[in-house]
Amino acid sequence: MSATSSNESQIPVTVLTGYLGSGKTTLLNRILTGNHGKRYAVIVNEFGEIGIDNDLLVESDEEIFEMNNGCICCTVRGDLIRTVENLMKRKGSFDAILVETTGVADPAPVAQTFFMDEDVRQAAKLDAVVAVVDAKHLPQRLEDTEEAADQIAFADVILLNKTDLVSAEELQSVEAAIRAINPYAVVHKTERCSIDLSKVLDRGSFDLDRILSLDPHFLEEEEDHVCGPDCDHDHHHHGHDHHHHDHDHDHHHHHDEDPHGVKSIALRAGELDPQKFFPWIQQTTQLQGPNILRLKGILAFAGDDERYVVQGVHMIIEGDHQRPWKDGEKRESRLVFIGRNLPVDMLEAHFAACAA
Ligand SMILES: Nc1nc2c(ncn2[C@@H]2O[C@H](COP(=O)(O)OP(=O)(O)OP(=O)(O)O)[C@@H](O)[C@H]2O)c(=O)[nH]1
Repeated sequence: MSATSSNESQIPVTVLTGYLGSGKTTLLNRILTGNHGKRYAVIVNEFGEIGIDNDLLVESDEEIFEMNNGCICCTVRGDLIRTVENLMKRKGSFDAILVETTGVADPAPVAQTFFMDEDVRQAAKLDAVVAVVDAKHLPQRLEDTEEAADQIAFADVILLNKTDLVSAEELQSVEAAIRAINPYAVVHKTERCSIDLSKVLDRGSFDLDRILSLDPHFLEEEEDHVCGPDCDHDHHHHGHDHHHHDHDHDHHHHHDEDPHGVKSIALRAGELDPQKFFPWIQQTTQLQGPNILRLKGILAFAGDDERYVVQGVHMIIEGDHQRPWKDGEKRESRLVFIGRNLPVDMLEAHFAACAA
């Protein structure tokens, strides 16, 4: 991991994901016509041969760049990098970039591009992954695809959209399913993606930080989803309430794991020794990379005046000093993994062993 220094001139990038028909174009149109005083360059990836989405977008001053080479996963490393590089030649004509991924795309390669390519990293910074979810159809999508769960696992912000199409009970159940996959994302319920855009754009990249500052016990409560017999948690948060009417197989025996195999682990420690932490995290992401959908952390290194932030997607991880520790702020390290088949005990033990 190479530590890039934070750079004011890095353009924030919002990656928009969501399954086919969930409402991404609807959200994009709101962003393009919204009164937020920002100019967005939009990168739209088309699935198939003709650019239909582009025609559905309303006219706006913002510029739309289309990548027409089929699935974004396959071409992302070349095309997206080239598109962003071309955009950068016209730096100054826009304030932020939006990337809309195709409905079935795995969001990982898109997010990875903003960690991996050195030139892109210099110029642009992943601000947030925003997922639009169809409240009506999510339960089915979770049954028949892995991508639907992955998109949720990746997201920093989730719009639980099409609330008008479901009952209050169904909505609660869908929200619980989302929480079970990703307890850390901020979830907003919307109809036609109607939302205050400041909740979606320019998040300042790290919603984990925001969540922790709002509720310092958030991680403790959600830790590992294990509810013991004496559990008095608000199960509403956990996604373990048993409203899966649509599901014909039995999910609720697996309290330590979401039915789709996606699980989150929150680790906590005091000050860390960077000499121990960096080799370990490198090795872990190499070994567990395919299973790690998302990784985020705020770390306190012994003798370091600044908070260190890491985030990653599969094998690719990026770290950066964020800001000085404040007076009276507890110098604590927190690391969250969201992924499949993660070796919880090993990760816990090895993270603890990184203590200074
Ligand atoms: N009832 C209802 N319909 C919605 C809502 N949001 C979007 N739609 C409709 O759902 C359809 C799909 O919305 P889009 O915004 O095109 O979805 P998308 O995610 O861009 O779709 P793809 O480009 O196919 O991936 C459109 O007909 C929208 O008008 C909502 O909250 N409620």
